[in-house]
Amino acid sequence: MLLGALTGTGDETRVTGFAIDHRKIAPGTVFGAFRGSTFNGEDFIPQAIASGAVAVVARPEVEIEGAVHVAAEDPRRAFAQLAARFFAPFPETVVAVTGTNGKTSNVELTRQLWRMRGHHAASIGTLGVTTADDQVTTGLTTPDIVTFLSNMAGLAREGVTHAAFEASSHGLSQYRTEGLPVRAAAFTNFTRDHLDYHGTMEAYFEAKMRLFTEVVEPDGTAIVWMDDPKSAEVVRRCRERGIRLITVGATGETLRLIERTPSQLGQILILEAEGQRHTVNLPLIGAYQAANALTAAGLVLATGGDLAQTLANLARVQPVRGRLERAVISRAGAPVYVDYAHTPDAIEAAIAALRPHAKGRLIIVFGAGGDRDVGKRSQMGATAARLADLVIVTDDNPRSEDPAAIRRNVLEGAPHAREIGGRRAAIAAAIAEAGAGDIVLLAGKGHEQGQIVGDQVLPFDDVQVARECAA
Ligand SMILES: CC(=O)N[C@H]1[C@@H](OP(=O)(O)OP(=O)(O)OC[C@H]2O[C@@H](n3ccc(=O)[nH]c3=O)[C@H](O)[C@@H]2O)O[C@H](CO)[C@@H](O)[C@@H]1O[C@H](C)C(=O)N[C@@H](C)C(=O)N[C@H](CCC(=O)O)C(=O)O
Ligand SMILES: Nc1ncnc2c1ncn2[C@@H]1O[C@H](COP(=O)(O)OP(=O)(O)OP(=O)(O)O)[C@@H](O)[C@H]1O
Ligand SMILES: N[C@H](CCC[C@H](N)C(=O)O)C(=O)O
Ligand SMILES: [Mg+2]
Repeated sequence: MLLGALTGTGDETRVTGFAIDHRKIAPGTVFGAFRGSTFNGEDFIPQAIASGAVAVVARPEVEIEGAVHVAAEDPRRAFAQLAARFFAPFPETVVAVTGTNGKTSNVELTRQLWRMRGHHAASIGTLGVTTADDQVTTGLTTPDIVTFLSNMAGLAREGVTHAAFEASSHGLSQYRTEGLPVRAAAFTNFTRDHLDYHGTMEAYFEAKMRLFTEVVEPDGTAIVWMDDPKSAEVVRRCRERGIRLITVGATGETLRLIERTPSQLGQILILEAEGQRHTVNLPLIGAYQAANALTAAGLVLATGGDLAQTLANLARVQPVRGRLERAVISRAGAPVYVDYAHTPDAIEAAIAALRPHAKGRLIIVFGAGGDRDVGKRSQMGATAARLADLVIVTDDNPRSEDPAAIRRNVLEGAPHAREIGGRRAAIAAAIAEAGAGDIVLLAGKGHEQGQIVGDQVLPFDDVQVARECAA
């Protein structure tokens, strides 16, 4: 493809690819030089050109010799637009989900519901790129722009017509998912996380709002979970831009949740929609999974789904990996659940989901990730201490930090908790302690397959370790 075809000029330079990392340049590549939180990509421009970059997308004031300078005040955004033209075509129907918690669950449930309608569907997010036949991990929730667009194009080549992706706040603020038309966008909730990166709750919220104010198509649809303190503000932003709204939840209008009754293996939801009552037998437990199921149903309705059929299909959804997944039942008869709760709000949601199923005590084992928001740690501790009967504080991806120091931060909020460094020992202790009627909740790692210690990833799977400890 010629550079001129991408930039709308007569430039006949041949373009072979796009890269944002100078180490991934091959002859003919367009290099995006971005200023980041650790490095300044502009410093690598000479090396990129030496490796064969034919054009560099960079700020106007940057000096470039030996390659075309595509000057832009916002190089990340300009790069995304160009790269999208290069990688197109994409799946016809692309939707996105943002919110502090529930993104992975939503994209996965949306993918399942589309599939039940007969679409060739995929999701991209924390679990990787998932299709009906395959799951490939990308490492990040929202991959970098080049990986994202090339994955989307690859899905289209495989025949995928419907794709749902997770728009993390990091991804939104770094324009990692721009350039392709996004038909619908969902908001799940907004609570504390990632303040290490965004600094303030306001900045974190604004990063998420870009999905509605800039990324979703002007004639697209916003699906808003209404029972969150921030929902009204999201709705206000969407109305200001004139985008169509689908609201869901107890205070929602499109799918109004009237009643929710836990059953042994799931829950029964009574909804009001289009002036009629509907009963949904959802095979997932917990208020939070009901919220995600309804938001995902909203995404399907926004992309052509029929109301009665979509609600009926909710009865056939499969659990999402690592989200309230029952790993094993201990010898004493206590079920052990694994959940990806790694924020104060998620810990609250996960405990609330399991509480109705516990005849005895609810025992929680969790830690907090290193090199991430420090302030959330004691809040996670306090939430667990308030809602669980026994709290065991352990390790979760210490990364470059001292695990004992992270545990101390968590324990500030849970001074009476038991401290057991070493996640396997903590899980073993919880399972040994649990009696019949008790429930054990292993929170924070969900589907993860490793414990990140320093720069090493040591194999670790909560589900597998729970089974070993219960054997
Ligand atoms: C804080 C953060 O988001 N960092 C990500 C981001 O960094 P950045 O733009 O600030 O990049 P930087 O490392 O300062 O480098 C600046 C630029 O120089 C380039 N560079 C850098 C070094 C070099 O030798 N050559 C070079 O060309 C980089 O490619 C980049 O374009 O861009 C990089 C390339 O895409 C990512 O790998 C990196 O993710 C790091 C590994 C990370 O841990 N990110 C986490 C926090 C994250 O993004 N999490 C979110 C949310 C999780 C959730 O709640 O779901 C996610 O979406 O996964
Ligand atoms: N709608 C919700 N409301 C409150 N908590 C939720 C909701 N959905 C999920 N959770 C909690 O958050 C955890 C993570 O869920 P999920 O992976 O779907 O979220 P996510 O937004 O993709 O997270 P991440 O930011 O890590 O990608 C769940 O295991 C659960 O504890
Ligand atoms: N996407 C989230 C996942 C956190 C999961 C938890 N296990 C941790 O390591 O903190 C993050 O990177 O902040
Ligand atoms: Mg996720």
